[in-house]
Amino acid sequence: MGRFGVLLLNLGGPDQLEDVRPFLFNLFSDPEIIRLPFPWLQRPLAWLISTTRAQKSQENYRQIGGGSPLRRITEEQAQALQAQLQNKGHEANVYVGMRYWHPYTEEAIARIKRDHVERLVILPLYPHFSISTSGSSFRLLEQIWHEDPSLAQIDYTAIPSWYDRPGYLQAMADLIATELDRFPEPDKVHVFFSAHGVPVSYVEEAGDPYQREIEGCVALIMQTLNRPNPHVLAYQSRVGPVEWLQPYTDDALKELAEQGVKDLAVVPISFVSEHIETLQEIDMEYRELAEEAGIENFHRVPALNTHPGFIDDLANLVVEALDAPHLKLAQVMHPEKQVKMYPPERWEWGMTISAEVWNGRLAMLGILAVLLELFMGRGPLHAIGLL
Ligand SMILES: C=CC1=C(C)c2cc3[nH]c(cc4nc(cc5[nH]c(cc1n2)c(C)c5CCC(=O)O)C(CCC(=O)O)=C4C)c(C)c3C=C
Ligand SMILES: [Fe+2]
Ligand SMILES: [Fe+2]
Repeated sequence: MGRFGVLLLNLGGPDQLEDVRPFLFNLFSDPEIIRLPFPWLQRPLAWLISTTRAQKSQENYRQIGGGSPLRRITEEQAQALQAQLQNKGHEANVYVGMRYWHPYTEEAIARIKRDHVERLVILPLYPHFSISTSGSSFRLLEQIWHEDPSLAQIDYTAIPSWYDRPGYLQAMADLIATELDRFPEPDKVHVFFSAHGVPVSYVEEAGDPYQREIEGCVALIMQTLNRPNPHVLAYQSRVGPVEWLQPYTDDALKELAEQGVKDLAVVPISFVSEHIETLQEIDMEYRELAEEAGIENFHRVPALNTHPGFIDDLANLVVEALDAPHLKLAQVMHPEKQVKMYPPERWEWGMTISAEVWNGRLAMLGILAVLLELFMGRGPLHAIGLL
């Protein structure tokens, strides 16, 4: 059997404060993160947003120690997975490929080539598929494969999502149960699932299965937990002026407090590592907001990181994927027939729906430009020399 590798895909995060602006630039340069009508607008707008957002974002990273723990944790997960595969009799190299920061996906592919990997399992560390996360990484890989014909020799399979794995669900339920048992009356605690949001248009226009997978996942975790606790699901980390999936976490927290709820166990659901949105947004911002609104006991359930049951399940998933029919990148990017990735396949002229959509988006960009100028005294109109 040929050399065996596993490629873990993840988002990446700034290692230090100086990395924040270039990291944000990479993120906003991705058309799966901000969808723009014209490709030439992408980089100027990415420059603009990363520059205006850097200071606030840096302040958040400063509060969690001056950088993201994502690289360290993902590398620990990779090592643990490699060891667990070895326990099961599989000699594999596990590689980490980040989308927006080091070690970049391109660096991981260079290492995979150098090591002459012949069989590869591509495993996103996002349990649920979204166009903006796994979809974006798959699209990048497809481009890398397209540009390097030698990669065609690698016999690979890609895993689109895995939120319904029994070992993952059990590990999540165990972490929640442990946290519930720290309350004086465990059965009365509200289990509050907070998922990372995406814009509504991703789900409704582009057919992103993300919301459906998150809702399915929450139901499965509650079944596995098998306790009488009430639960809610809300969406956090909204960015920009468009509508995101609702209810928003901050509104849902206030509403529960108004209903007189005092005990809350908050479960970060879309991501398997601690990162800025657990350590800063939930642990600091939402905690303060909840306590001010009247929640007395705000506990946060830890992220899985290298939880042994979780890592064991990932190892099983990888081994099973080797024997299952292989999924190609083009297939996993379109897990549902209706999923449309950006850019649209074909432009139609005239008063078409696409024209209306793009006109609307251009108008929103214009409004955004003016708002930036009004609120910040600088912005795109300054940048292009109009002001
Ligand atoms: C499943 C998880 C995630 C989804 C879905 C997602 C969508 C999404 N994110 C942004 C904008 C930003 N994301 C940022 C950082 C970030 N996002 C995720 C996860 C998901 N994003 C992670 C794991 C991280 C890295 C965190 C770290 O520890 O460094 C950031 C930068 C941080 C900040 O300034 O707030 C932005 C911006 C959009 C627009 C989006 C969907 C379209
Ligand atoms: Fe994000
Ligand atoms: Fe985010």
